[in-house]
Amino acid sequence: MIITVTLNPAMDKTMVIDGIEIGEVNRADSIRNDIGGKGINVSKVLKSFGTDTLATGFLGGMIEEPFRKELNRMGIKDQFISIQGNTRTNIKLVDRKNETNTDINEPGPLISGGEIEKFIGFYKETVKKGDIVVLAGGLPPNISQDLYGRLTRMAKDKGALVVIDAEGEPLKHALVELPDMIKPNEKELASYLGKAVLTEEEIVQAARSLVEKGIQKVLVSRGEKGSIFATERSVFMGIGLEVEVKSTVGAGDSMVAALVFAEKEKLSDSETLALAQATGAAAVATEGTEACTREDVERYLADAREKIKEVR
Ligand SMILES: Nc1ncnc2c1ncn2[C@@H]1O[C@H](COP(=O)(O)OP(=O)(O)OP(=O)(O)O)[C@@H](O)[C@H]1O
Ligand SMILES: O=P(O)(O)OC[C@@]1(O)O[C@H](CO)[C@@H](O)[C@@H]1O
Repeated sequence: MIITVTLNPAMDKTMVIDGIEIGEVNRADSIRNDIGGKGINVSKVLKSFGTDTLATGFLGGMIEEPFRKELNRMGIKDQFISIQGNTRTNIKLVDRKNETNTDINEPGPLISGGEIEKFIGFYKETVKKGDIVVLAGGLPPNISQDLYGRLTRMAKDKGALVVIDAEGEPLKHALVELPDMIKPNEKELASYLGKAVLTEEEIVQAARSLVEKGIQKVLVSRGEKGSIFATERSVFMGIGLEVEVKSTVGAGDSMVAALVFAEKEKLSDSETLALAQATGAAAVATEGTEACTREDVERYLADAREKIKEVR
């Protein structure tokens, strides 16, 4: 079973505006609402690849019911713990004129001690040997920063594979427990290493050194520049594909879904990267946080394969 964990999910409200003016009344040309949060986005893309997942985390408040309905409609197994607090709404501003994507993410609800214990109990009971567990996104404000570290250890002890897509302290704690796969973007990797930016060479070195420490697969996404993928066998570089950008939200999550799918299908390293790049490109060419389809991905795959080279 593939289990995605989204402890701080969100209703993503995407507004398309033709030239935002700060301090003025702006009128949106179009809006859309998508259930989101990194783990949920991974589940959505895996579903479009024909792969079932179980999604868990916390859901509560006025949007809990429509959120669950949407999970159900999408065929994602809903095992979210119901909470007293309100699940957040995150604003995604797409400015067509200035060609910018701006996110305004709420902090999310407080989680009570009882709610967290309920989640941990469920997690311990559910995760089994051979499962792939995806721990993705930020944590609600009052949750201990070492939670991803603890959840990584628990899943590894059971013989499950763990994939982390996080940043800051939660990422640091998780890395101590050596998850099997990680997908930082270059900014998150730089921050983990205490640097403002990283050169291409520094990214390759950092990815290699994380693999040497025991993380089997390190995929570093680099926005329009593409990505770098390191494993025990090789390091591959994928040059960014040229696509018409509709929304960059969830591009990284789509890559995580590709990484998980490739693991399940036992794809080679270069094929894994090609699929991840094609899925990332398909995601940015899709509106809002809507999942790209398998057909969208197929369209970019040949180009993605051509744009991969091995780093010696
Ligand atoms: N402007 C772009 N043009 C082409 N491809 C892109 C663009 N932005 C992202 N991608 C593709 O999507 C992948 C993931 O993007 P990015 O590095 O921005 O992820 P991220 O920061 O984790 O995103 P998020 O947190 O919103 O999911 C990139 O490696 C690339 O393959
Ligand atoms: O606040 P976090 O958990 O870091 O990120 C949340 C979020 O921005 O991530 C997804 C895109 O990757 C969106 O669906 C969601 O709104």
